Amino acid sequence: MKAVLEVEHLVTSFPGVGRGKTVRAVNDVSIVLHSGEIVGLVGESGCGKSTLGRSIVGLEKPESGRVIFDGVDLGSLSGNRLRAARRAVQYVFQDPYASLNDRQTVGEAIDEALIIVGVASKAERSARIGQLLDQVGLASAVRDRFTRELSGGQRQRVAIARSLAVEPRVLICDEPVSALDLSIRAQVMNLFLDLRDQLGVACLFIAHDLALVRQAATRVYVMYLGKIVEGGGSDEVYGRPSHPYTQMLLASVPEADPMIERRRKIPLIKGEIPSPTNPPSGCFFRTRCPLAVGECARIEPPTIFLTPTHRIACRFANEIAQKSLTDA
Ligand SMILES: Nc1ncnc2c1ncn2[C@@H]1O[C@H](COP(=O)(O)OP(=O)(O)OP(=O)(O)O)[C@@H](O)[C@H]1O
Repeated sequence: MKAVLEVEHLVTSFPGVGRGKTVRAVNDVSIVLHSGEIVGLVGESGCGKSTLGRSIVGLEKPESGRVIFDGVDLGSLSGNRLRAARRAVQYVFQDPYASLNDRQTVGEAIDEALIIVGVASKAERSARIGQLLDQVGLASAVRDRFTRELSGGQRQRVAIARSLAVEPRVLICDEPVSALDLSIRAQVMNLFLDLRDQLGVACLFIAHDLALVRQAATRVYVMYLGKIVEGGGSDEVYGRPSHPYTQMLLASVPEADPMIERRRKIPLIKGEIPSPTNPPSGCFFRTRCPLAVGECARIEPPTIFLTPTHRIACRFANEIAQKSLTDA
């Protein structure tokens, strides 16, 4: 499969509290997205998921590393070629209320995006608006409604239609359904699956909701304190989680049944995420890890491949994987 987007050793920092302090929100991250696949990016709040997404589309300026689109390093492009490559990677925001202008109608909001990509003819734009509304599952009658009159789910669909207007190859979706009512989350999720199937758009799906990611993504990356700690096929990561953090993250998913929830034996993730201004030495997860030994404080964890596609940054990955097989 061909990579449409490759991120190599990306580092993005912010000024931290205190003189000369920096927050390495994204700390040497490498990930890959293939055409037409949905890839999940999960981790607790503050682990750097949004910063990674924003760095990919140029909303944050990475300090080092590379973002490669269709085999071309964006750092080597400028002018029109950079703009075209940037357009091909669109960001879908969590909050459909913030991403649309209240004073615009749905038609105007989409029209604006079509003008930006240079669709000159009004008739052509009008036809395309109809097509885009159809693609995101909205009736053409909403075209003349103000975006403020729509429900959250409808607004998110309009925001997606606007992104699609520029014919992107990749969507970076930052918690795109978390602000929506539970009842409509599944519908909007299905829309992403449809878009992948119909348009072959690749999607980096940033989410807290592990169950949702499992359902939609074929592969998943788990992020902790600015680093990818585990990555692999969804079946691999969910079926045989082999980083202690992934295991804790999965164990902390609340059960739908409150009786089971009350009888829960596995504790929720203990402790707080350490400050990214002062990350622990060695393995960043060691301060919360039940398996940590002295070496974990001294040496960065090795990357262990359990399969060619399943990688884990933990010296105990083989043992953990073995144990989860015997326990199963
Ligand atoms: N503009 C900024 N200035 C300073 N620090 C920032 C800025 N944006 C993010 N950070 C810090 O970078 C780290 C990562 O934040 P980020 O929002 O990327 O995490 P996240 O995993 O997306 O969290 P959430 O799920 O809550 O959105 C946090 O410590 C955050 O405080």
